[in-house]
Amino acid sequence: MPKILSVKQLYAADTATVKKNDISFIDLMEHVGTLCFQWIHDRLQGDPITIQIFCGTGNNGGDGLVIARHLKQYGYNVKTHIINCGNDRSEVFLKNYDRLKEIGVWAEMITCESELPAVSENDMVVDAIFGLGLSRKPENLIKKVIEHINGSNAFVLSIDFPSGLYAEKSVTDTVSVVKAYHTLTFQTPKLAFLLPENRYYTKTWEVLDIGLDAEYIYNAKTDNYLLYKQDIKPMYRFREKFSHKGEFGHAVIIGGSYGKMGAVTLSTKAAISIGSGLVTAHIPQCGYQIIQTSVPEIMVEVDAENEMQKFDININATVIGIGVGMGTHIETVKGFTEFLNKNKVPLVLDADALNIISKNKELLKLVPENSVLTPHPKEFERLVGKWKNDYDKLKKLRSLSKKHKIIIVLKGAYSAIAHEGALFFNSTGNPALSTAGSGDVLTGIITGLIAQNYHPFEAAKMGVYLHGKTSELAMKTKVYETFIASDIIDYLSSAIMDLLMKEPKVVPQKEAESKNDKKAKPDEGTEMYI
Ligand SMILES: NC(=O)C1=CN([C@@H]2O[C@H](COP(=O)(O)OP(=O)(O)OC[C@H]3O[C@@H](n4cnc5c(N)ncnc54)[C@H](OP(=O)(O)O)[C@@H]3O)[C@@H](O)[C@H]2O)[C@@H](O)CC1
Ligand SMILES: [K+]
Repeated sequence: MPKILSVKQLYAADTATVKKNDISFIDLMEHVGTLCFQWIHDRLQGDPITIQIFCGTGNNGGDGLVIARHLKQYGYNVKTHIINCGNDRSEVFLKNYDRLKEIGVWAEMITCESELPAVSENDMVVDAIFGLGLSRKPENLIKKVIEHINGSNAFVLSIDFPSGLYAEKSVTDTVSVVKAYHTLTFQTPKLAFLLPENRYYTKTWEVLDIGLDAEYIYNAKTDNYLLYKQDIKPMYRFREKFSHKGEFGHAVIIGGSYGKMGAVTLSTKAAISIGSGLVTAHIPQCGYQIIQTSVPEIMVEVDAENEMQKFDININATVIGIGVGMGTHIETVKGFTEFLNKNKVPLVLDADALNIISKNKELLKLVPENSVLTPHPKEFERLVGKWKNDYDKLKKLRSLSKKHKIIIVLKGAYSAIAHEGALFFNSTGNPALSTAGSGDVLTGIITGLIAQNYHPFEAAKMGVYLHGKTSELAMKTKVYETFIASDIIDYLSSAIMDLLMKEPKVVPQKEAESKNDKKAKPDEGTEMYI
């Protein structure tokens, strides 16, 4: 599972690599810079645009100088600038400065504002000012350089980090951070990239495997992970030939109120669509016909006329998803409180169930261990109060989940799943999911997975992953705006198929060409799945 390592661990990985792998730091930097050069070269293919490389005087700047040298040697139109960041220059920065000189290139020093080079919007900027070593907010000349880059409208590629962005704490001066278009970050994902407060500093990013010591990374302890397909796929359980619906549990969804029956409809439909053996909706009477007609595959139990009051469930439920569209009517609050006092079944709590708990936090003590809470940020704020910044928010998330031994899915662009003090960030999804009912569907998916005996932690991770994946797969025929919550359910099959599909074999370009440009295809038939 991709670990998100701390700055300290990354420097230690660096040292371990040099120590154990018989490679000098200058060679490691050469390797890293070459990978970045290759990334650029693969995309530009010799394009004669101007590439302006801005270097600091630490090792991030050293990476920039390696990139500059390789680009120059491949005939690119490169302008290299060094920003005077003080008297310290790292040893490998200086070595690479000399290597650049050896091929006849003198990097321009920027020592004052009047020396800022003109940058056109047609240029490409490589930002190699600061990386892991940023120790304070950029000021004076460096801030001016960053503002100059940001004002240029050029395509900005940041090396390791957008300069000015801290790896593990909040930015204090939002204008002294490079606004990258893309960032090539080294070895592991960085926590900073997953936080909404840093949304403007890099539109996209990717991890370059720079070959840091695998043993160190394997043994490194962390509480932050980014979930990819390879982490979810092994959880999937194939159905046996003789299996029957009784083996796949009974999910109950409690919720709905007059005018909000759509939420339960979506939740129950998602629960049955993800494979729950049986699904029952426990709803107010006003929604009876609506839900029976909309989701004929499920059963229905009714409560009071227009909102939930009695919570009198007559089913042997495997799991109960509760709260969607439920409202916070005084009788609902009363009934819900009594329900929590009696209930022993694992829960998935969403929407109004969370809103009611927010007003009486003592209720959290009644939530069974390993239940799943699925708040969006506003609901989470109601539960834990305001946070100072996104790092503080994550701290609150870990601590609430740990304190009550529950799993919390904090929804967002990188939904964070908190379990036993650790955070697991989801990597799938896009803004199409910002649509009404999207959360109701997620509640149904997680509930339906728990019904099938997936551990609630597994169900949360797999549910969030698949939910996100549907939005990616749908973009072949839809756009963000036209994607609606029902589409998530419609695309669940595709998301599961995608999960099980073997990755196409990557054929090196030369080999592919020699085979008459045949593209690598996924294996066919039963071999398609593993
Ligand atoms: N990890 C790896 O495995 C590998 C890492 N590699 C690369 O190394 C990068 C890390 O390099 P790094 O440690 O030299 O730090 P870097 O970001 O260049 O800056 C440090 C310099 O900037 C200065 N400085 C800081 N803030 C400042 C400010 N606001 N205003 C002014 N000055 C400021 C700071 O000064 P000081 O704080 O000491 O006063 C120091 O002089 C990493 O991101 C990656 O690109 C790869 O090449 C190889 C594998
Ligand atoms: K940088």
